[in-house]
Amino acid sequence: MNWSEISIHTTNEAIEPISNILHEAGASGVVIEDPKELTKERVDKFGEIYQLDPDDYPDTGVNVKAYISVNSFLAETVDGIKQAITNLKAFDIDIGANMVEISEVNEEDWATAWKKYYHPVKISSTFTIVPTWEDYTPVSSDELIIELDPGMAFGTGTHPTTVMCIQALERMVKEGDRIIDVGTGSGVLSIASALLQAKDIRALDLDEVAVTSARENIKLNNVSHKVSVQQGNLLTEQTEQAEVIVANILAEVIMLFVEDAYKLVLPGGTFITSGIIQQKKKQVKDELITAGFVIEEVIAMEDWVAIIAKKPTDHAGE
Ligand SMILES: C[S@@+](CC[C@H](N)C(=O)[O-])C[C@H]1O[C@@H](n2cnc3c(N)ncnc32)[C@H](O)[C@@H]1O
Repeated sequence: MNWSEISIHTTNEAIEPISNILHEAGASGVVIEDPKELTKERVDKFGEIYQLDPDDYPDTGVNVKAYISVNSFLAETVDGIKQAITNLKAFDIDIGANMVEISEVNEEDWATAWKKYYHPVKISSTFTIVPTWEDYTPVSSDELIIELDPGMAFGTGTHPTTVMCIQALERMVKEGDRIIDVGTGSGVLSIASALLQAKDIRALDLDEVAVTSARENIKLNNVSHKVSVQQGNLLTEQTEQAEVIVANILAEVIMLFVEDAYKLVLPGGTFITSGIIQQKKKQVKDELITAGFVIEEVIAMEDWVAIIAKKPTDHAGE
């Protein structure tokens, strides 16, 4: 996975609300660079005094930094963050210079740095996502754990669109269901389906890197016997129907295969879509309805929506 660093130069007062905005936008960790830190004496855990580099700190104000995975949603995510920070002014929060800088994080630097910011996250009443290098003890006996090494593919599992898809799967998947996961990325939605007792899961992605990452994560979670990973474009090579199709891809891409999804969902089955920015909600809903789906529910998280659509059981003429 490639990462972008987003750095916001702001005031002390705005640290907390901005950190919340960044967390809600999917950042797994936030770093505060406050020049006050430079004057504190520091001792590391081996007793050595270490010094911070003043060049890393602003002269005034603070930098709030977060790391966000570079994926097809990056532009929308950054726009959403900027807008949410500007909106803080309406609450009389001084956001200072509010200078926002985006930079790519060199992959080698990231290989050692990013693991600090990625920790177990409880993303629903049932599921906790646990990075492979963390020890985690389940809090309750019915908690389901997804172990993930996102590697280079999309999905630390904590993006709002992924979280909404998992929550929708929790509600819609029944034991023994067949599932098609379009745009599987790290394989997270297929793993969640397998843990929810679905039995025959097809994880599809166009990107070879995602296919490799999904295979590794599926093996890691001991669900290879239930999930097959295939490289391919949307649903073009699929012929077998399924009770549930889930797709977390941009709205523009979803709209390309709504009709194929309708053919492949069994009557009474469900099509879960996300990756839909609020502004595109109506367009996607209209496409789903035109194809024959009935909208069961629209879930929203920050700027994103997920739509749960049902294929009616009584569709005369088919
Ligand atoms: C936003 S990620 C979602 C990953 C994962 N399902 C999740 O929810 O975290 C979208 C994925 O769709 C894949 N994708 C994009 N266009 C596709 C296409 N035409 N056919 C199949 N997969 C595609 C991308 O490679 C990417 O892995």
